[in-house]
Amino acid sequence: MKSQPSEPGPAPAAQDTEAGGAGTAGTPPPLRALAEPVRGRLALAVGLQAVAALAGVVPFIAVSRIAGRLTAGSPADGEALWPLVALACASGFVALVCGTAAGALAHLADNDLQLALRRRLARHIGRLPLGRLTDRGTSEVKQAVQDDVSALHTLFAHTLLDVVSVLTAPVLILVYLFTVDWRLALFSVVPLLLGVFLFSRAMAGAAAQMAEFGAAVGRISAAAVEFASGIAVFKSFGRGRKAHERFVRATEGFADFFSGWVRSTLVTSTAAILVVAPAVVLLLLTVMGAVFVTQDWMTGAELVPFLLLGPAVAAPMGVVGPRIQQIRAGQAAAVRITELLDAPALPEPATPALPVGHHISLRGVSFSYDGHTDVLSGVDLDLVPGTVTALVGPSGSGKSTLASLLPRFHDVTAGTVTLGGADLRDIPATELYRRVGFVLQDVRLLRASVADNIRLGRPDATDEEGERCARAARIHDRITALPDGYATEVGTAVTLSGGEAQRLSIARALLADAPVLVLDEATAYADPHSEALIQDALSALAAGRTLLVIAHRLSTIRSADRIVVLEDGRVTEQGRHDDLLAAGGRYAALWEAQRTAGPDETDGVPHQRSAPVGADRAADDIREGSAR
Ligand SMILES: Nc1ncnc2c1ncn2[C@@H]1O[C@H](COP(=O)(O)OP(=O)(O)OP(=O)(O)O)[C@@H](O)[C@H]1O
Repeated sequence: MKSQPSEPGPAPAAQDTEAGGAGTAGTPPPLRALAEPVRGRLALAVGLQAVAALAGVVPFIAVSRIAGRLTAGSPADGEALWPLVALACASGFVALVCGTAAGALAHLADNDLQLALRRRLARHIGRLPLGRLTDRGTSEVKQAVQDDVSALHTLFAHTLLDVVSVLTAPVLILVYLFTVDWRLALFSVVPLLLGVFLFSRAMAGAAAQMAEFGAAVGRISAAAVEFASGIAVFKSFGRGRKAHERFVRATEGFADFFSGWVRSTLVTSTAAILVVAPAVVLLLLTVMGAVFVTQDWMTGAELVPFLLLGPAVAAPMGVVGPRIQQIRAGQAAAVRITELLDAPALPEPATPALPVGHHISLRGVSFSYDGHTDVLSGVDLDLVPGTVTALVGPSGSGKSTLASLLPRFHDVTAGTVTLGGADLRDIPATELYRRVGFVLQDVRLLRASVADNIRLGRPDATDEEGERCARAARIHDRITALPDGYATEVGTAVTLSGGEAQRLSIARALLADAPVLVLDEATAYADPHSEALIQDALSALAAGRTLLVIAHRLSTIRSADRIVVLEDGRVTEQGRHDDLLAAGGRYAALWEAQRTAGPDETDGVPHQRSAPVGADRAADDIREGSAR
């Protein structure tokens, strides 16, 4: 994650214990599997980068040989030096060309990979059950489509080539140094070996530390989200300081853990960084070289390549930590992307069936979120075309869950839901969504013009049709008051209130004209004027449709054709308002409780409009197209 602080020195270079490191037997690791389409080009880029890294060493070898000849005491011989100069220039040119080509190739391959991955993700997410997306929110999708694909970019377009350079160049340098003087070459290897030893000491236990690091960062993220989303509530109760307490605790916890980690690895990691530092290696080789030269074990000319090239043998160890961290981040990203791509899509029917009519029937329906506890049990219910059915019941009784089965946010665990005689699972998704619409409390508007937002359900609708629905949804006057009327961009040029957004979504549903509608009745908009407008709009929506309403205020569904009482996921009562009151059962108790809770719950004018039941003036508007 971009916002993560970086880890101390070499500690992240832990053994990879995540699933990204290795696939299960027979399946390639997620990273390799995702990169498969561009593997050829990446391999070519790696090859070119290796050539570039090797060719990049040659000018230094040539320069050291030139310097060697110049310091050997013999007069400069242009004839002997020019081939070395030419070799240095040519190999420098090859290094430049190959390095540039490798970078370009890796970026092009990565670009194609990003495009293909984002397309695959978008296609797959579009086929996921809506319930999965609403359960996990949008953060999972954003993380995969944006952050994780970007982490793969860093890995394939940058880290991969860096690692090739870091591993290749020192090998050629060492081979050359051994040909010059194997004894001093051995001293060049000492800092490298010492660095590897100290780095691995510093990394001991890093896997567990990394797990804690991830968990600590996760706690900060969760606390930050809670802080941002809950601050208004805390402030409104005069407890603004309380809002950030958990966030502060999480950051303090992270700081404690992080400083503890840094302290425990400080000595070893600092020693590791020191022994591979070019200045330290140069000092060592200068001292040892001086001994070798003064003892006549080698000439001064032979010392030159060691001073020029020796520090480059161990130096790459210093950048190993961040590179390993990038590889780990890429592996973790690949695991998350693969998990999302592997999430089961909404199964498309093998033998599609088309509904005949719009009668909805639930038979023996049970549903469980976790596979253990039934949230709905043995529900039998009929929604007769053209009628309004209201779901009521205590909080947590399963109303939203039951309603969510109709637009297939989830599939039933047992039993069947049929529309027009066809099992919902056999109806192709596009056909289902043409017939079943939903208006939820949590309205989502697109960052697009008001007109396009309304036209979402029927993009080919004319401006007049959109406007007629906006009038019926009691939002037309507000739209015309916007800076650009129907062309005003929602979310940038203007932000609509909750009630206005709800009416806009009702206009959208009116235009989409699905014969079956699931409606989560709004409770949030207490302003009587806005409430009255919403109820008018809902009445228009109810006219002539099969409606399933999740009712929060019983006063609004008194004239529903059928009221269904849910308790603990079971239907315990159903019937009309008067009959249920007369029966004196659970509904009567709920009614009494709401009636005594406050006059506005049952007696207030807005709530007495009996919306969304029946066709009223607003419904007439839409039917006749008589714009007011
Ligand atoms: N996505 C989910 N994952 C797991 N459990 C869930 C999920 N959504 C709801 N539940 C559980 O299912 C049960 C029924 O919840 P549901 O939201 O359907 O009730 P409800 O009657 O609509 O409640 P309310 O009136 O408060 O909205 C509750 O116990 C709830 O905790």
